[in-house]
Amino acid sequence: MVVPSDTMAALESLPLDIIPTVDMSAPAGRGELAQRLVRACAERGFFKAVNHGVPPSVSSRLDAAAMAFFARPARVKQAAGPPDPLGYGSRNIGAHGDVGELEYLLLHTEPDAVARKAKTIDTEDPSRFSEAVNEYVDAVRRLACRVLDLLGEGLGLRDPTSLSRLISAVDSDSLLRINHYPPSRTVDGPKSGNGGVGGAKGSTAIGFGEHTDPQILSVLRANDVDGLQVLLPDGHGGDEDWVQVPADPSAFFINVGDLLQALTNGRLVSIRHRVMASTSKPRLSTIYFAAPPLHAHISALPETVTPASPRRYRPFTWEEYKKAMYALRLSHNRLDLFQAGGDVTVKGYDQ
Ligand SMILES: C=C1C[C@]23C[C@@]1(O)CC[C@H]2[C@@]12CC[C@H](O)[C@@](C)(C(=O)O1)[C@H]2[C@@H]3C(=O)O
Ligand SMILES: O=C(O)CCC(=O)C(=O)O
Ligand SMILES: [Fe+2]
Repeated sequence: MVVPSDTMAALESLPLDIIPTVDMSAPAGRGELAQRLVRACAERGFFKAVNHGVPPSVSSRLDAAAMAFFARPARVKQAAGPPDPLGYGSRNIGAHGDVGELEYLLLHTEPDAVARKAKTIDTEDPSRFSEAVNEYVDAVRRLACRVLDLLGEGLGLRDPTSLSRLISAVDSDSLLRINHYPPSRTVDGPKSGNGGVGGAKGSTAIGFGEHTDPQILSVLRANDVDGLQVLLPDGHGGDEDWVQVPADPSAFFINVGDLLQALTNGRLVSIRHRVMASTSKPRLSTIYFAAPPLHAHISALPETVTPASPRRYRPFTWEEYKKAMYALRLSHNRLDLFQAGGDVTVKGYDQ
């Protein structure tokens, strides 16, 4: 779909909201929607999707199943762990000492893998849990594919479906993560060791430390508890600031992952984000990490490489990228290791 150049210019001259909100029902037409998505993903790396078409009943069914699990005694939950990296985890994120004020379930989205894990998550009725997950994954995958097709169109790709085909392949390596942040303890002194800031009553601690998501696209939904923050340029040409993303349980927050930054040669940006633990109410968030198959080759799409914008990253497979990511801490800037012409070595990771 081609958008007239005067419409494009008018769109681009409008200031972009700090947190761009995109109406996925396309009230102004598909071409404009595609341009809005490209602009949000290029300038912010994320956006809030409203009128997204995912039925609220699908989300609330999964939330209920997840909350029933998190309400169970610790020893019961631990039977679904430890995270290897999939499964139930508490406080520890990854294998390199990152900790946060949360517990979580990390699942591969392939239905057989969900069914196997469900046996330890809902011992009474595993299919109750796996059906809720499968239904949710189908709905968010469709949303992610729509976003990627629109981005493909907005970027002017010769094959605009090439991005969505990466995540809809049967052997896609997509994950679903359900994070539960219990109400934080209010403390009189500084919190021990995990980034607690200040010591006054009502202080906040790191719920999930800063990072970028490694995959192609992340589709996040949370309950009505704030906590998600994104790192954005301060707008005065200087530093970057952490910006609070106000909670909206009816919306999805969609962010660009490292692979999409690499596929678009840096045109779309993988945004750093984190979660600060709330003081009073529990936060429940669910993130679908849309990934390609392990063997997928990731290299900049030809339309994004020009003399003015030469290739920024060397080609790699998702398997290779995953290996590097698991060898590193949460906050590491992994894409740096894959710069074209780069020669960086990481302890524990042989390229
Ligand atoms: C510390 C780590 C946890 C993580 C794997 C890693 O070694 C580095 C990337 C982390 C991250 C961040 C986004 C997602 O929550 C996640 C599932 C992912 O794909 O990459 C986690 C990994 C994890 O928790 O296993
Ligand atoms: O729990 C959240 O809201 C976000 C967590 C996150 O960024 C992640 O799991 O990758
Ligand atoms: Fe994340």
